[in-house]
Amino acid sequence: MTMTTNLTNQAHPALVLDVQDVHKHFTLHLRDGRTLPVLQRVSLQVHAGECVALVGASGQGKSTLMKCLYGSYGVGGGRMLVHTPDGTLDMATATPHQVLGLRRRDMAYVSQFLRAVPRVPAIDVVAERLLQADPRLSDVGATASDADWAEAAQAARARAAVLFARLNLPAALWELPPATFSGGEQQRVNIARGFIQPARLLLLDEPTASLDARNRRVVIELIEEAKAAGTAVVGIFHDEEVRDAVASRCIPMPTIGHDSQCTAAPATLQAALQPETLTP
Ligand SMILES: Nc1ncnc2c1ncn2[C@@H]1O[C@H](COP(=O)(O)OP(=O)(O)OP(=O)(O)O)[C@@H](O)[C@H]1O
Repeated sequence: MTMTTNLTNQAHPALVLDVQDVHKHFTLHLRDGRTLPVLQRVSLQVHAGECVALVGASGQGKSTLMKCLYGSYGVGGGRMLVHTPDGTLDMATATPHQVLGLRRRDMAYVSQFLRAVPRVPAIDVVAERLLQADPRLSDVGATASDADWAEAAQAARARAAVLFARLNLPAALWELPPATFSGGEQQRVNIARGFIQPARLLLLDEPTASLDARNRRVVIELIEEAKAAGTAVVGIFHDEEVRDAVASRCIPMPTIGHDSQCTAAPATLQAALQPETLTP
């Protein structure tokens, strides 16, 4: 299917993510195969330009849902449709090849922890994301020359440097591998990698957990810029100040085993809650 909806149409923003009745349980193989239900009847929609915050108590499956949306975890049932100009992909049934293709250009994920390849400088960890997304370099049949690669790499490193400067990452660290960086420094590398390539769908799992107030404000700005550019954002923000600043809507995670109950959201969020978007 080909999408014809204009992302920049503010009156009718395009549907980007359509999660329908997703279920998931973990099988605990070291515990006699016991099953642990984690997600039950999760449904939500996210449109271009909005940020939907997942809320719920610790252990309710928010991070698990993020990993399912990103294609790292499989699901037991339901659909997770991601609409792009090239068509629609159901992450519940997508092949690894399709998942990698979507991640390359249309979907970004900022996880709580940086998993960088050892010995790669921080600036290249971030710049690489742009190179992967460049069709001249990465598409099947691409015929980029060494000079094209060098030019693209230089431009990507320059863009990474701009983001690092915005995120107040000391320049002395840019050429060092991030394995020994502090938690907050690693998180800023992760954020720069997540934001450097404009994405249609951006998944943020606690992006400000290790940051000071100044850098939290930068992340709020980056999220607002992404929304303005038409990115659909799904986020987990335990920091209520950040959540209140960026969330267009909050969606409570369904409570396992309670068919029609939603977990109560913090008082500051009650007004923003729209339970009708959830199928408990
Ligand atoms: N790989 C796994 N194998 C088995 N159980 C898991 C796995 N990952 C998560 N769980 C369990 O699934 C449940 C949901 O975990 P998850 O991390 O998604 O919760 P959360 O809502 O994001 O919590 P928090 O707000 O504390 O980060 C927890 O009970 C957790 O122990």
